[in-house]
Formats: sequence, C-alpha cells, structure tokens
Amino acid sequence: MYAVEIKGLQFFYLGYPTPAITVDELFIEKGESVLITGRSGSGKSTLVSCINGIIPHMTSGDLKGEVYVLGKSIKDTPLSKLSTVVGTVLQDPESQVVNYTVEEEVAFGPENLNFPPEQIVERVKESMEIAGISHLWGRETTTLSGGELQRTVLASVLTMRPEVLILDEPTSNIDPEGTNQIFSTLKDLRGQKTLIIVEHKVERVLPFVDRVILVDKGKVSLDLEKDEILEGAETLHSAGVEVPEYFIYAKKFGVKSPDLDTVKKLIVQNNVKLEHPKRRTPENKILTANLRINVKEKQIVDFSLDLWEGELVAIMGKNGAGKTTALKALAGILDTSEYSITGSIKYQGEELINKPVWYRGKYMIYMPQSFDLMLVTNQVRKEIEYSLKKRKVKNYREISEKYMREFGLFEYRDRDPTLLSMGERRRVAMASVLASGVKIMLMDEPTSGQDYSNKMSLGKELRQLTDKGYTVVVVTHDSKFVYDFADRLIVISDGKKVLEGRPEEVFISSSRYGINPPSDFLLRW
Ligand SMILES: Nc1ncnc2c1ncn2[C@@H]1O[C@H](COP(=O)(O)OP(=O)(O)OP(=O)(O)O)[C@@H](O)[C@H]1O
Ligand SMILES: Nc1ncnc2c1ncn2[C@@H]1O[C@H](COP(=O)(O)OP(=O)(O)OP(=O)(O)O)[C@@H](O)[C@H]1O
Repeated sequence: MYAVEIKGLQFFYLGYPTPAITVDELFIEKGESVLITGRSGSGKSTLVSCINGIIPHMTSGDLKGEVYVLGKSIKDTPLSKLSTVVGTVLQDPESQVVNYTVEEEVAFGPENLNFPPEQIVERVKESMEIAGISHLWGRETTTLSGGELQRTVLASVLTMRPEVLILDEPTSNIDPEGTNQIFSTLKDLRGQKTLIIVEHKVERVLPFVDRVILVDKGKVSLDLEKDEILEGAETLHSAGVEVPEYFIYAKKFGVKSPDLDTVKKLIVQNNVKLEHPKRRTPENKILTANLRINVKEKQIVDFSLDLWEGELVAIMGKNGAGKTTALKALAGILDTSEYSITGSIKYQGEELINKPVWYRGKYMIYMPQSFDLMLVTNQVRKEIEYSLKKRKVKNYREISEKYMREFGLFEYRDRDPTLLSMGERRRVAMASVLASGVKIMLMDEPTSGQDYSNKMSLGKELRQLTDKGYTVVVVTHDSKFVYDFADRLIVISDGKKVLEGRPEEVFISSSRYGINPPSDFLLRW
C-alpha cells in the first residue's frame, strides 16, 4: 500500500475556470521523505490540501480524480478520521493554536478523541520532546515567540502519531539549528513516518529527503530522486526556486553530486573569481539605544544598538533570543504593564525612552511579519494619503502620487490593497510607512514564507530605500538574504548581542550561535 496515491487529480477553486492543480499520477511510498517545491502560487499548498483532506472537506470547489492516503479515499473519509493518519503543520502557526497553555494545545487532539489520560500525558511529553519544547510546559501560548509557536503546533500534530506528516514551510519561523534538529528526529522515525515537506529553499531540506517534486504553474514538472538533483538544478532555478550557486557550478564542472568542497576546489583550479556582495560604510550615526527588558523578574533582553543613516542591518538569533521583543521595545509598542523596560533610546541626541509610540513614529516604525495588519483603508491611494494626512501634509494628493509612482503602485491606485498580490501589498505597506515620514523601518521577519523572486524583489526595494538615506533593520532567519543584501549583521543570543560586523565577518563564527552560514558565503571563503 502506498502512503499517498494520486490519479487524475484536478482541483478547481469555486468560481475559477482553470484548475489550481493537475496531477496525472503521483505515488509516495510509506516511509519516504519528499520535498515539494515551487514558486509562490504554483499550487503546492493546494496539492497538500488534497492529501490532508482540507480539500474537499473544508474548501469549496470541484475535485476530480482520486486521492488515497494509506488506502483511505480522502473524499469518502471524514476529516476526523483522516487526522489520525495525516497531520499537517501549516505555514501560519497562529491560525492553528486555540488553547491557553502549551500542554493543553499539544493534548488537544487526543483529548478530543477521548484517549485515556495516562496515554495523553505520555504522548504530550513525547511530542514536546521531539519538537524541542519540553521547557515550555505551563507557558501561555500568547506569550510564545514565533518559532516557539511553530514548534508547539508541530508537537500538537505529533501527538496524534500520524503516519503521514505534512510540513508546509516548516523553516519559515524556526531557526536553522532547530529545523535541523526537528528534521533529524523526524528522519529517525523513518519507516514509521512518511514526510511531505513543502519548502522554497531546496538546500535546507535536501539532507532530509529522498525525493524532490517541483510544482510549476499547477503541474508537477519535475520528480527526481535526491541523487538526480543536479540534473534539475536549472529547471528548479528557472521555476523560481532558490538553488545554491554551487549546484549551478557543480553542473558546469560536470560534478555528479553537489558537494561544496569539490566545487570549491574546481573553482580555484579554474581560476574563477568570486567576490562578496558590496557593503557600504555609512557615516552619520542617527540612533544609539541600550535596552534592558524584564518580564516577571526575568531578563529577556539586554541589548545595545547603534544605527547609521542609509544602512541595512540584519538581526539574527535562535528562536526566543529576544529579537522581536527588542524591536518592539524600540518602537514603543511593548505593553509596559507586562514588560519592564529601562535604558535609553537616543535619536539624533533626543531621548525617546519615555516617549509614546505616536511620538517615536515620527522617526521609526515596527513592521510586523504580516504587512496586512498595517493596512487600514480599502484603496491604495487612500492608504498612502492616510499617512500623509496624519502628518498634516498639505499637498498630500501630489505627494501620495509621487510615492505610488515610486513603488510601481500608480496603476493600482483605486484597488483594494488587501486583494493585491503579496509583493504588491508589501509595497503598499512600505509606501504608506514612508509617507508617514519615518526614517527607520524595523522589519520583523519580512523574508519568512517568501519565495526566491519575492525575496530578491524585497532585497532590491530595501536597497533602494537605503540609497535614499532610510535605515532598515531586518530580523530574519534567512542567512542567504543577509549575505546578499545586509551591510551589517548582529547576532543575538539569550537577549544579548554576541556578534556584530559585516555578514562575511560574522558568518565565520556564527555557527556556535546556531546560525549556519549560507553556502554562497562558504563557496567564497
Ligand atoms: N481559496 C482559494 N480560492 C481561490 N483561489 C485560490 C485559493 N487558494 C489558492 N488559490 C489560488 O490557487 C493557486 C495556487 O495557490 P497555492 O496556495 O496552492 O500556491 P503555493 O504554491 O502553495 O503558494 P505559496 O508558496 O505562496 O504558499 C494560486 O493562483 C492561488 O491564488
Ligand atoms: N510575556 C512573556 N512571558 C514570558 N516569556 C516571554 C514573554 N514574552 C516573551 N517571552 C520570552 O522572551 C523570549 C524572547 O522572545 P522574542 O519573541 O523576542 O524572541 P525572538 O528572538 O523574536 O524569537 P523567534 O525567532 O522565535 O521569533 C522568548 O523566550 C519568549 O518566550
């Protein structure tokens, strides 16, 4: 029996004439680990929704063909039954968490199925251990960091002991070291578990899978054994998937398997010159901050930060290191009834530590991972004018037009921003932030869940902003993005700054803090 068997599948979302996914035949063996990759919107999530039964049980549309999971037809099996054989960790963990404490959340599935209490406790302990969150027993789910939340969802799926486990972009919020630990553990369960991992970043997941499937424009366009990956490198790259540079060189040099050391030797032998990306050294320091943040007597951040005009600074660190808390404290949006914040935040000499958020908003703003949370109106034009009017800018119509043109939004000026693509929504949010007059953008994980081309556009847009003198701080787990675009990298561990410098300087010793250097850096080092 196959773990997954698909024949003649087509799915049409309600009201759409073309199918979002078409698969003639696809078989996944029991115990196999498969990576499903492809650019944003290619149909990956639609495909996995047809495997876990979200389609057709929770999504309206027309499903043609057959999908069997461990012999059960997804059409004829209710979701409550399917959830015991196939578990899914979604990209957006917040939407999946419903309980007050971590252990309640993890126990939720087996409790609903009326398992005996001793069995529930045993399963909860086991899955919290696998997900690396045993220390979070008793914690309220609303106080968790993004990565801790994603691990909680993973544990809650594992308690059902599903034979097929689907992870939709599991590395988007989990730090690289954590991702490796989780995948290694899951791989040890081989033979018992079938793993289906949806991910844009092939390199991250490749060590843990047997097979790579590319979905492009709603169809499976490559289905390769891991050893054949180089044959598909260019196809993957042109389908918008992030493929490391050494794969492309390996293919050029006729190397059979993508081995970084072999490729490095050949680069030297062939006299290929590879440089690090250009960094800039800005001159005007604009901000000096020292922050100590406590919650319930426990110090979670003790951090100093200097910022210069026109630079792009990246902050990296393990899950729970204190990155989000530090950014929110700078912007003045941490709830002071819960967190105690002391220290100093000086913007061009002016002390802001006791100033309210609206006042600091003149200089800096916190942008959450989901830009959508920042959109307040139903028209692109109004969105940008709103920021200008708040600042009482008189010629707001003219200036808003200027911003819309700059951000390539003019043709969408009358559209509802929430109905635009992710890239377009991001540009609306950035334009309205700049229209509000800020000089420093504090961006929390803007690279998370973005495909390669979206990340490249984001990097280029941020570069254009820094060229104009804006300062951008980006919290991210994506070391390739940092290597490609940041001028400076700061690593935080346990709330403290432990490394700082140009990305290529920091990556030399970042592994000890759980940050794996990107292979593009290693190729040049
Ligand atoms: N509920 C829906 N109703 C209508 N169309 C949808 C719905 N969900 C997805 N689509 C469309 O189906 C196509 C495939 O989307 P899907 O979410 O499967 O892509 P994806 O490869 O998983 O993308 P991402 O990497 O961004 O998650 C896209 O064009 C998308 O706009
Ligand atoms: N209200 C709270 N009560 C207890 N602990 C808290 C509270 N708020 C934050 N923490 C803890 O403080 C630490 C820092 O959290 P923060 O969200 O800043 O981490 P992060 O570095 O942004 O992590 P991630 O990469 O997972 O998003 C975490 O261990 C978190 O659990």
